[in-house]
Amino acid sequence: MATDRVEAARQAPATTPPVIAARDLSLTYEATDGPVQALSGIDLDIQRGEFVSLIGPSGCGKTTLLRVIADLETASAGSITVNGVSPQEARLNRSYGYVFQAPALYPWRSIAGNVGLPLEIMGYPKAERRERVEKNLALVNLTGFERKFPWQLSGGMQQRASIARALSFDPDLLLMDEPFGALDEIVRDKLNEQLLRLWDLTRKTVVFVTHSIPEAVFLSTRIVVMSPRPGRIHETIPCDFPRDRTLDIRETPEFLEIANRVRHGLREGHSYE
Ligand SMILES: Nc1ncnc2c1ncn2[C@@H]1O[C@H](COP(=O)(O)OP(=O)(O)OP(=O)(O)O)[C@@H](O)[C@H]1O
Repeated sequence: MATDRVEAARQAPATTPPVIAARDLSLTYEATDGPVQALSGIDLDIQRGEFVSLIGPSGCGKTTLLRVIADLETASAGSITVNGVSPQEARLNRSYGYVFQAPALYPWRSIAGNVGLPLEIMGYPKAERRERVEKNLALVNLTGFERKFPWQLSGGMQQRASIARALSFDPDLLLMDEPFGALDEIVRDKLNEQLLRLWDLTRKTVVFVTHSIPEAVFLSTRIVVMSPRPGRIHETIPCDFPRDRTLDIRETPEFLEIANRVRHGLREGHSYE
């Protein structure tokens, strides 16, 4: 059943338009000491319901690509659509939620107050705000922590609250920039499992930046291996594990084989320098 769904997602290209479609996308930053070409010739389609990880060495443009999708940066050349429209329109349509490496919660607001903040800004009525906050806190297993303050929660719990905040207005797309990078391995494993459950339950499309090969292989339906100077896509590797995978798959030969392909891709990508 779960494998059928992965298969269906893979076949989706023929029937549904991609959530993200980038064509020959480039971005050059004008830095004080000269131009930095952060992205070059990026061609990427991401289908509805996929979990795509961007992996690559520091400076290969992972965050920049995520920020272009989110309309936080503008491409210098090429084209990109998000949900079939420009990133700017997609932002105005509230098509995505963004999760940063640091939870970035306001310390003077309760957890419920933080999760409900986007809804306040968007003018949702109070009753609906409360309902959505409850629902999303339940999704990240934080029911009962509504009245706590961020500093009363562990790092992992804070990051779960920031995921609930990103989901509060029910965007189609979740953009995550190394959300678990600062957490210890055990907490990270747990959050990886929870994120997969959440993805399976909500059917969101996820674009996830990571430096970790096991994390990318465990979470993704597809892994985009990037290489630096200029940032480009070196290789895209499919990951066909069932959606309801558990951490045990990390011991399987299939898992190790994909991890090796990613490692190899990263090594090859480095040889561009
Ligand atoms: N605002 C900026 N101005 C100038 N250069 C920038 C800016 N932001 C990023 N860069 C440069 O663009 C390139 C890509 O950076 P980016 O942060 O996207 O890479 P990354 O793969 O996400 O790196 P990391 O894994 O370290 O977060 C790097 O060379 C970086 O120094």
